[in-house]
Amino acid sequence: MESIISAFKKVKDQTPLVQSITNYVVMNNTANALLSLGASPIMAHARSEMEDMVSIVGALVVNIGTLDEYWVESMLTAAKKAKSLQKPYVLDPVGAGATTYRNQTLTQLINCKPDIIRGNASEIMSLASVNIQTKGVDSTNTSDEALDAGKRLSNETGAVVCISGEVDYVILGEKIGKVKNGNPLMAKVTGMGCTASAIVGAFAAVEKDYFTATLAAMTVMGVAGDIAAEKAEGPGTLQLHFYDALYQLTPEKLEEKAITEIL
Ligand SMILES: Nc1ncnc2c1ncn2[C@@H]1O[C@H](COP(=O)(O)OP(=O)(O)OP(=O)(O)O)[C@@H](O)[C@H]1O
Ligand SMILES: Cc1ncsc1CCO
Ligand SMILES: [Mg+2]
Repeated sequence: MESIISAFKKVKDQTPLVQSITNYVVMNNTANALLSLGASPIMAHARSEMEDMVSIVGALVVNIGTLDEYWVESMLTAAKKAKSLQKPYVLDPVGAGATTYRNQTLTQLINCKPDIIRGNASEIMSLASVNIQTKGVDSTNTSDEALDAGKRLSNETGAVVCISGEVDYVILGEKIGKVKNGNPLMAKVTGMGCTASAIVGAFAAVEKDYFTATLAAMTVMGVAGDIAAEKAEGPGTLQLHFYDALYQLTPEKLEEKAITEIL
């Protein structure tokens, strides 16, 4: 818990700049969530500025939600640059398993060695070559069902793997963290997972232990989701209260509400 609180304070103190190459659906949600947390967002995908942009940011988050050929080139350029500068590269494999194009693109992006991969259970199972046809961007599996796949994916790639859902798992080799915070209403707001990945990017920008950074980010997500759900009447107000909860979150409140453990 101490290291989670310490990472949270570092985000607040350092206002890390997080670059997202993300989908059209969530650009606004994601940018607002980073601002509420105390980080600074920049959405950018033009090929001509990729190398310059990655040079000035604290972390790169690549999200394939609404990918196309032009964007994929930018994603690969940015990922390679981030690795060459030893900056954290976070991958959100939105819709993995839904189409051949997504799978082929993910193979290329994984070859660039992401430091952290955060997806829902179906996406992680698909990446670990469990033979499932995913339905789209929403999970049809539980994180418990994906745990073995997550371990395999982490071993194969060397990345920290985060499986989100009713419980979130954070895996690095033999190490497994579990976050029980969060509320089912979160899955009724589009892009909460994309937001989680962006927040993981903010933590990885300030905390070089990426396992701790990811566990801290998912704890913050879950706690903010819990606080928001206490006030929300449905998905619309959940989204708004979620920003406010992130904005008002203190180290004390985080410690009081976190249900995070190392297995
Ligand atoms: N049933 C649930 N109970 C508690 N928390 C949940 C539940 N479902 C999702 N969450 C939380 O919502 C956030 C998003 O996780 P989710 O698995 O829904 O991502 P996702 O499917 O990638 O979302 P999207 O693709 O819409 O961005 C995580 O912080 C997760 O802990
Ligand atoms: C709905 C949707 N479609 C592509 S990306 C996205 C946002 C949630 O992943
Ligand atoms: Mg997702």
